[in-house]
Amino acid sequence: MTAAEDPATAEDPMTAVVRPTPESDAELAFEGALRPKTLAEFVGQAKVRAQLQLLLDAARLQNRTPDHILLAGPPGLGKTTLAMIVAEESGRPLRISSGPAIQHAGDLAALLSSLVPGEILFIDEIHRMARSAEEMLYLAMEDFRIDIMVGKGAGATSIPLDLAPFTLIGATTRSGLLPNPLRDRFGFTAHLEFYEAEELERVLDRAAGLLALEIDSAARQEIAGRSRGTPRIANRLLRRVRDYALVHESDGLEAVQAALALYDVDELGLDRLDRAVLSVMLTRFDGGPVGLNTLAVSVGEEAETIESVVEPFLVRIGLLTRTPRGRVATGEAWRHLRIDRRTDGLFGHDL
Ligand SMILES: Nc1ncnc2c1ncn2[C@@H]1O[C@H](COP(=O)(O)OP(=O)(O)OP(=O)(O)O)[C@@H](O)[C@H]1O
Repeated sequence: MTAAEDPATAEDPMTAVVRPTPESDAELAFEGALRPKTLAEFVGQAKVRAQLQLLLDAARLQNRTPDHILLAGPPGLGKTTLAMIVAEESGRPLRISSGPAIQHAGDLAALLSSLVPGEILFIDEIHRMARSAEEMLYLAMEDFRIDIMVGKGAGATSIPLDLAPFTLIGATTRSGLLPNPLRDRFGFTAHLEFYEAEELERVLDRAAGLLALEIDSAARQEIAGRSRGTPRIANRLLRRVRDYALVHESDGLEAVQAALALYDVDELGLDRLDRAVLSVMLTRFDGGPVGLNTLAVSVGEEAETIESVVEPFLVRIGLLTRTPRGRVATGEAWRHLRIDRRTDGLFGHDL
């Protein structure tokens, strides 16, 4: 692939590397090419794989549609990939939609009524669906039926409509935002965890093989250690390293370190947004507690991005804690950013 075909290389380094959401056709094509097609190929998440396997085997033995599945976890951990694998392994067609695309109950009614028997419906970001659609979904999930309202006011009537049996797979980065009645209607909730470095090395090994790239184990370890526990980020960093190696005719660990330094990915895998969040907490709020919205405004980012993308990783690596009064940076955060804590007692609380 040349740079001209690859818009991601021309983007701002921060958005190109940091953002977990694909921004371009090239990114989507790249992700698509690397997606595992079967549960056996899917690296890590052993518990979730075993749980899904059982669910699929039971449905197959009883010749019925698999139960509805909720996939919960931060972006880039493999929710869409798992939905595609479920469809593939159960030999069923897959329909893909997303919460933001379902802004009215009518949008959902149109989608549900056009499903063929046994189809799998994947709704990404299901927590962002309209409330009226959510309510329609309760009945659809439970009884494969919806009530369509016709007319308004006193003359309004509801017409019941039977649906073909289907399996709903919902994906969410914020399962806490789903109303209980919706959450309860999923037969199984899979909580995807951040990946261990060794698992990310396997993801990279597989990706390098598919892309016909040579990568030695030191380079693989270095990329894995800076990938925020996230396969999508590991694959993207691999691509940036490949670019660097190509242009500078260097390889191995040296190319990895130079490329990742260029794209502002530090040795813990923190990017500019992570560091901006921590830096604001330390320098303006003496480490916290700071409320989510204050933090979001201070770094010019949406609160949802801070909460679903930045925070889970910072909490996981012990740089941030959540308290009832707000977010608090840990002593490790001060050390990592090499910022000295002010001692004039102006803020005055210890971690
Ligand atoms: N377990 C895995 N093994 C190998 N590759 C993986 C794995 N999980 C994810 N990937 C790769 O990471 C990329 C992102 O995965 P995916 O799109 O499924 O994440 P997601 O959780 O759906 O993200 P989002 O919430 O942003 O939609 C894909 O290209 C896929 O190839």
